[in-house]
Amino acid sequence: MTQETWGQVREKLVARLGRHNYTSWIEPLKLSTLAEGVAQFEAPSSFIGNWVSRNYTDQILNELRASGAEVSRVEFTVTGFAQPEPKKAAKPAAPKREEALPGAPLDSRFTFDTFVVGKPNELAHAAARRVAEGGPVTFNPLFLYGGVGLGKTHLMHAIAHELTARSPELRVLYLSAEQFMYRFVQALREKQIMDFKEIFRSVDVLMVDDVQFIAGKDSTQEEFFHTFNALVDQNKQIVISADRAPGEIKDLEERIKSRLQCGLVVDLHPTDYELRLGILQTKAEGYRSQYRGLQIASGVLEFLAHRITTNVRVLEGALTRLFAFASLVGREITLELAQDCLADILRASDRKLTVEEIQRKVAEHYNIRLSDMIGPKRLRNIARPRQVAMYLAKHLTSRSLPEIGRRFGGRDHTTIMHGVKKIEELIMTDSQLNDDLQLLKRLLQG
Ligand SMILES: Nc1ncnc2c1ncn2[C@@H]1O[C@H](COP(=O)(O)OP(=O)(O)OP(=O)(O)O)[C@@H](O)[C@H]1O
Repeated sequence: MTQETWGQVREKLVARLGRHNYTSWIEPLKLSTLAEGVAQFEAPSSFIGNWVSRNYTDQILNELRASGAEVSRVEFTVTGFAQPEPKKAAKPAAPKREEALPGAPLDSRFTFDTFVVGKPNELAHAAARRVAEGGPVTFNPLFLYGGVGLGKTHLMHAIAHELTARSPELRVLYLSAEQFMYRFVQALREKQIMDFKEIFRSVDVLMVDDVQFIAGKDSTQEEFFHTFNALVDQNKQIVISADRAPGEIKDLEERIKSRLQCGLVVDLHPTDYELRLGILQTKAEGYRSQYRGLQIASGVLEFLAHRITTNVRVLEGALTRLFAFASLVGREITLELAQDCLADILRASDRKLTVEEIQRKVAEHYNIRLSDMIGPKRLRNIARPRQVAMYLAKHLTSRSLPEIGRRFGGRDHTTIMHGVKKIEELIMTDSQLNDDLQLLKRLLQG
């Protein structure tokens, strides 16, 4: 294998792992030899070598083989080639107060003024406001969680804006958990771990977005835990966000979970119709002044709020596209134009069927109680409808067998598989069952 082929393999790995992972982990590697089925890499630190070996061995092997190399193993040796010259002059012991913090930039649009409050997010908003007022720390950390695109980052940026507007001298550090890890690895690589610790422990407010990212990343979790404790001990405010509650983050150390649960844990619920409409009205207001003269027919925003239920980001994207398109063709935004221009988004946002809805409809159809659907009874007049519901859940939703099993009173995935198979067999011979299934599918899919 030549360095040129390794170059091509690297390009494939960019596509496979994403630019960020690639830059953090693969780019620093050098292929030194490939002989007797072993690809030998030089890694700048044992941390990177171990990491890649633990997380990316399969991908590297697959891509090497795809490019024609005969390889069965990858190995890493540590050379430290990417490390900078050792520092001669002693570094200042503590970071200077005016030194720039290694945070992520804040989006100037994400303020409390532009955040629309509704029932699903009022608690999170109130808690964020409370933290943004500054003053004595009342709950530590503030832990915000919720699904994709529901405003976690927006609220965190709003807190940071407000705090620095009120007290410009405050050292507020906002960054994503991924950036935290990246800075940590960089500090390890450059042998500046003491500086890293000092900087992170010298802030007044630390905000870490998407903390679920550090789950399963042992050294980063360890460092995060110590940073967290040091700041709490000094009574400094910490704000964390994640896509789920602390207890539900898999592969996060127990001691971190319990730390995260110590303060105030609030969730951003999925949006409801009123909140979506409120957000659309606010954004449309902004666009109207930007695209002067552009008219929007009544009922269009209501239609979008009703149909696009996924998340706020998608909602915003739809409105942006709609205004841009209408201004391009110089037409009023009508319902028709919206349906045309947003056909793909509308299709993708079509309501997703849940296992619970299937269970309810099937129970109604066979006139049994919903609780029996989930319960342990094995009588045939209950077991059969239950299997029908399992079959429909498998075929009409994207849930896995274990997930379906959990929704059927914690049954094992093999039980679900058995139920699905049973119905698949019966369909061949039982025309009544066939009719039932057709009817139920029509009812469920609208
Ligand atoms: N209540 C709201 N009012 C106004 N804009 C909102 C609201 N909620 C979300 N948004 C907007 O929706 C977009 C997505 O929000 P944000 O990036 O904060 O989501 P998130 O919860 O952090 O998502 P992710 O988990 O993907 O990081 C942003 O442009 C944000 O301004």
